[in-house]
Amino acid sequence: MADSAGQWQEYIRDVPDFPKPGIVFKDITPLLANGEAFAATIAEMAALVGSDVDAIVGIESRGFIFGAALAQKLGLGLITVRKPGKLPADVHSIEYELEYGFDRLEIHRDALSAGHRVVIVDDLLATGGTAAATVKLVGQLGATVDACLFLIELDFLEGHKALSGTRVESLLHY
Ligand SMILES: O=P(O)(O)OC[C@H]1O[C@H](OP(=O)(O)OP(=O)(O)O)[C@H](O)[C@@H]1O
Ligand SMILES: Nc1ncnc2[nH]cnc12
Repeated sequence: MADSAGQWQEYIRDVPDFPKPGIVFKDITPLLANGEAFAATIAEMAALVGSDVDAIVGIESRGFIFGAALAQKLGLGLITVRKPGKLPADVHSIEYELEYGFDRLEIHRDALSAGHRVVIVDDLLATGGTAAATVKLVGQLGATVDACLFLIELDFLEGHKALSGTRVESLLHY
């Protein structure tokens, strides 16, 4: 979507060798800092969410930014999937592999239940480990994943393969 400040895609900046040599980091902070560009991304994401969706699931931490804005735009609630030790009540927990390491994610056991239909939101799909772990966590609660929605997908890492069987939508492919 165009806006007076330019295309929102222009506000994503490449930072080479962050956080490790060989990684080209897609920095979304210039986009977030531009109100029109940020709003344009949320409008595009909102158009991809069906009317039968009950909640947005946001993945810590950059997924919270897009997930929260999207949930507000759609009048839906936000369920948070967090790094370990952050959620205070009973959790389901799962380990997963990153493009550059390992990590663990958690969800409150009472956050969702059978019959709920959700869209999982994150800023970026790389290897797919984070999103696939989140799909599993949501499934452990009995809820259904309508789609995984990303601002950016790094096609060369083939993260969609980790999400086979789930609808994957990304606004921007590199
Ligand atoms: O597809 P994958 O290979 O799993 O990688 C994608 C994930 O990596 C980044 O998060 P990161 O773990 O760096 O956390 P942050 O959002 O807190 O910076 C990004 O925001 C995704 O969540
Ligand atoms: N290349 C990358 N840029 C930004 N966030 C990431 N998360 C995983 N890989 C990433």
